Amino acid sequence: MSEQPILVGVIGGSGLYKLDNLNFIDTVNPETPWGFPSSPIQIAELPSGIRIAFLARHGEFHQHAPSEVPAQANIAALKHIGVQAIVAFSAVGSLQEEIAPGDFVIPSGIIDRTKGIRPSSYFEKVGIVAHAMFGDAFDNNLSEFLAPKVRQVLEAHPEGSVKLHEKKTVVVMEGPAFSTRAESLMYRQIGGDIINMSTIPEAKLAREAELSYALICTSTDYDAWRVSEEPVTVAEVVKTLTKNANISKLITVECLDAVHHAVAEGKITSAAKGGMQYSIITKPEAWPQESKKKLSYILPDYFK
Ligand SMILES: CSC[C@H]1O[C@H](OP(=O)(O)O)[C@H](O)[C@@H]1O
Ligand SMILES: Nc1ncnc2[nH]cnc12
Repeated sequence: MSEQPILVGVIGGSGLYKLDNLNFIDTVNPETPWGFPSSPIQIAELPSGIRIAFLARHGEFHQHAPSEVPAQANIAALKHIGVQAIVAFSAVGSLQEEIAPGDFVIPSGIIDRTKGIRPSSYFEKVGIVAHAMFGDAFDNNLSEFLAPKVRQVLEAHPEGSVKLHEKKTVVVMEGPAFSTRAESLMYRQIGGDIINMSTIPEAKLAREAELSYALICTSTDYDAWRVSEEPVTVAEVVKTLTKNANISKLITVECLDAVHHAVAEGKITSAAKGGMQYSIITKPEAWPQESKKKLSYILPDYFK
């Protein structure tokens, strides 16, 4: 394993399966109490020598369906190797006219429309109950730190300026089929701006593991609400995926040094950090020994 601290983890979504623009250092594949992550974790070096961790959410070959992504293992593995902040990428559909395919979005809100079939907490079936604070679903400090840096990269893009939208709401649906036109219209009415199938439970688990978590979305289509267009298909999504993935790689090179330093210097203080001690409601004398051992993998300060 790497001698240097790896403070920043990147989760790549559809189209972003490798950071082949960075210097490859090592691969680690930790078996967590929740199993193996979606893909081995790639340790890569930025031009400055700073090291980051990269994990492909759907696996290197996109073999994990959104409902089957081992999100508990993914977040646990990143936390266990020392990561403190996660910058996740996601390909999303647009629910608003002004968010065009090819645009980037850093959301601030989530509407959970998954169906409760994904394990979405580390505090399930362990005899220890915890209710994490999730009003602000992303780490606003990290999102606001990233936004101007991402904007700079997008505006300087050699093929022309790419638009960045901020403070939007992402609807997370179960999938794997895309939404019906009626559902898509409803998501607009309830306040959705963009839609994907992956941010729940990832963001919730990151909060429970006390990690800073921000999402950079790349818009690929107008979903199904727009009557003037055919409903979204994978072929349409794939059209913009490669260009979006290349820009995402550029963002990692240009922005993550600053995130690493800010985390190291305590300038990005996650709202999540220290929060779980106030979220656990079960009395310590009733914590099962085996559960303490399991949870110590992600929260060693509380469970010994
Ligand atoms: C390939 S279209 C649907 C698929 O794309 C998004 O994946 P990710 O969030 O990992 O980039 C969406 O959530 C669906 O899983
Ligand atoms: N329209 C859409 N719905 C859900 N997830 C998506 N990912 C990309 N486009 C999407």
